[in-house]
Amino acid sequence: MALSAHAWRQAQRQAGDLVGRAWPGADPAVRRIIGAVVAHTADGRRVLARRDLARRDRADLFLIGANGVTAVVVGSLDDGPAAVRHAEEACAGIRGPQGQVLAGSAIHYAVLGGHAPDPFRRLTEAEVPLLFRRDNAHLTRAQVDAITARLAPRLTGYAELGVKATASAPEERGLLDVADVAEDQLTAARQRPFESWQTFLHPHQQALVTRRYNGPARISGPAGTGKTVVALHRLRHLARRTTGPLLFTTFVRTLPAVHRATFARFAPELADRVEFTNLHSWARDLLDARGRPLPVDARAAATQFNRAWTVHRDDLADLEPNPAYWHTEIDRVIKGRGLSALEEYLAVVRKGRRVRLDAGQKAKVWRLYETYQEYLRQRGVHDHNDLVAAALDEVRADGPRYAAVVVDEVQDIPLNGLRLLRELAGDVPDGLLLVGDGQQQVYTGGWRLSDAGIPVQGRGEVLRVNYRNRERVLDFARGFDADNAVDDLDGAAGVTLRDAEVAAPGGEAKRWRGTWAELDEALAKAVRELPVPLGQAALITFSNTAAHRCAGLLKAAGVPVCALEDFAGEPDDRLKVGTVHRAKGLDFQGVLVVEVTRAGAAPAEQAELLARQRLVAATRARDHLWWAEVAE
Ligand SMILES: Nc1ncnc2c1ncn2[C@@H]1O[C@H](COP(=O)(O)OP(=O)(O)OP(=O)(O)O)[C@@H](O)[C@H]1O
Repeated sequence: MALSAHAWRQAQRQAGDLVGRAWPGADPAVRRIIGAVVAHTADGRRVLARRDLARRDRADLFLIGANGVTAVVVGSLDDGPAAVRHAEEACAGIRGPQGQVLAGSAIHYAVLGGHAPDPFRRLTEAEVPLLFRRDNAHLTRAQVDAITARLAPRLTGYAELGVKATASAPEERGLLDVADVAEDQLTAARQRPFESWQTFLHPHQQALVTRRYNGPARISGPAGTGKTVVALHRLRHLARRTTGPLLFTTFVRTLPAVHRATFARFAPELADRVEFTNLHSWARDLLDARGRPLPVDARAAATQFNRAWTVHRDDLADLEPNPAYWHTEIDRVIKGRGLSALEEYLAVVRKGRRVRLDAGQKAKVWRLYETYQEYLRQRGVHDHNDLVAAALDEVRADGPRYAAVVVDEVQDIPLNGLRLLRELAGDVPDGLLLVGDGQQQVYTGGWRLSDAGIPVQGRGEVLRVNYRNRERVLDFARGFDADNAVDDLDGAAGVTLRDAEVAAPGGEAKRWRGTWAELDEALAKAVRELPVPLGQAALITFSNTAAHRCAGLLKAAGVPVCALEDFAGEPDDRLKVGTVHRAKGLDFQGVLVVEVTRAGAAPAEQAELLARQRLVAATRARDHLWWAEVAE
């Protein structure tokens, strides 16, 4: 309900009177702050307030609104952990939609106009409106009421304080921003029910958030099962119980910025405790900070590889004529695994690599690698693996430590990168969490966690309920679920998308086939007919060339686009465009996929990789998927 300026002033007056009557002897500043919070009950929020404000060991107010549940202390707090325990116990077991539960890690904590230890977010009186920001609205009015109904009887010594909005004077309707803000919050919550993960988790997800692990742990499971959601909740949970920085990292360059933005909305009080960065940026920053910068020039490195290939082509072209295959062999198998001698290479099981190599052939590949290294050295050029290796040396000698490290999309991290991240976490309980899905690997050259010396036996968890993709989208994506067995990143059988349970019915998946010449019109039509806002949609391709070409078509048709490369999670109204490599880990209400098909069958390894990339692309769509196959 939108409040008029008049109704809003009345709500503030009523709240002031109510608070004055409830705590006649209280400090006027305290009463003013509580009054400011209580006034917001006029537009649907609920407030449960403590009768005895003297005790300094628990929240004075529980605020329940579209942003979730906030335990609020007014003035100062002596015993933070006791207040957190009290709030978590009060909320434990509160039921949400579809068998979900209110997660303890979802509760916000704030101190208004006073001091408090972490995890309380300190806000001045003037900053009270930050509690009511609209960009995080994710609960409906009915959900707010249901939570309040269950929480109230559990909070002994608290009573509900609320004011009613009076009818607006007609001439004042819509005058004040606050009215629109309130309305926007509700609209946002209705439009973004999928954001309810911020407050409600499946009991299995919730268990993984709080479970104690006395060593590295792993969460796997098919696309859309909430692995990242659990990781973010767990970071929040761990941050509240530790001191020192925490790290969330992944291989994809653009993903950490998106998760940073999500986390800042979800857990603003901890935003500066958790670092969000990709593996290579982290390594580069460390070396820069230590005065040993190692600039990477991937293009110059590729040139050196090509030179080396011309020297060794005759040795290897019979086995596989495409130099890209051997480049990947060096990138992912030899350097990615940090191999430093031929003997080590001879011993390696090259998981997922199509061309089988005997010892003599491996020796030839090794010579190609050595020539490549020599050329890099001569030119002073470094590739990404060199950066990781240098950072690993640095960290082994004397590295920073994190209270906890979470690695998302772990299936694509090179093995040496994993070793680096393991060093950062150390061997402390709850130190390292690896989150991923072997079925979504979009780069070749697999490993097992045990190859990195990371033992997760007994600490491997699997999520199975897909919350992201509506049924028809999921059915479509399952078409790419190859028969190949998927591994759980540690050698055992993993759960595939086919085994995932569907949480949301409905949805829509359409297929289109044609030529580039026909795509122009078909794409414009598909965009026009998108049943979701443009800003909530993405166009995904499988190569940069196709992405550029599609972006060109869209621009010519007057569609505002934003490269996925530049997307940092801030909402806007442009269609996101990019390759599947940039889209992984993200989701959108609507997704358009443009796949360029060529006549003839791809080699098995490539076909398998492509099937996984298709599966990743299709599972980015929540509600609506349009899949174009363009014959080249
Ligand atoms: N408990 C939940 N309640 C409501 N929605 C949820 C819940 N958990 C996850 N979701 C929804 O599912 C989507 C996918 O979650 P998330 O990105 O964590 O999955 P994932 O397993 O990491 O996926 P992927 O491996 O495909 O990247 C989220 O954006 C969210 O909308």
